Amino acid sequence: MPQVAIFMGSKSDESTVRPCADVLEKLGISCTFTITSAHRTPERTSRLIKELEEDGVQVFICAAGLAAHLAGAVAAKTVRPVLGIPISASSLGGWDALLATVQMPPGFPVGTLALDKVGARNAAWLAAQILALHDPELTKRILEERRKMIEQVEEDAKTL
Ligand SMILES: Nc1c(C(=O)O)ncn1[C@@H]1O[C@H](COP(=O)(O)O)[C@@H](O)[C@H]1O
Repeated sequence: MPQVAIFMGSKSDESTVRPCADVLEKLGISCTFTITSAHRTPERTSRLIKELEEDGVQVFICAAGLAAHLAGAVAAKTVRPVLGIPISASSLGGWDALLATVQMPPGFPVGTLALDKVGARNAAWLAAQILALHDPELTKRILEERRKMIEQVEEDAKTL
């Protein structure tokens, strides 16, 4: 059963969002990764939220570019945490998606991460930290991955 759902607004977002699924996989967190759009497929989006909540999904991650309403539309339909990844898919360089994702009205928050692949990776880390609140084994895995990153910095520093 998936613990995390990753929604992206279009197939064209896939390569940017894929690192989110990769980080979740590395941490041993089951996820479902799919395409749905608040604009193009509003009924599918609503249905997926309902079905995935019933399946036990704890955190929703939504990635979209342009007028990125997907995360906000999901936040309107669930009280489980919603994390947003703005995608730079226009000549505005992602400012459109960033502002659309971050500027939610009070009471309906979207935890907004950085743009593009960095945000995709950090959405997974943050989802993991949320799940780890009630999962000591996952806490250990996160700390182990952090230890590897610390070691890598120290190794890299030696090569300079
Ligand atoms: N922002 C949204 C939503 C939504 O918010 O519901 N649905 C699709 N999109 C975005 O439109 C961009 C262009 O999509 P296409 O490449 O399919 O034309 C994508 O970055 C997608 O996330």
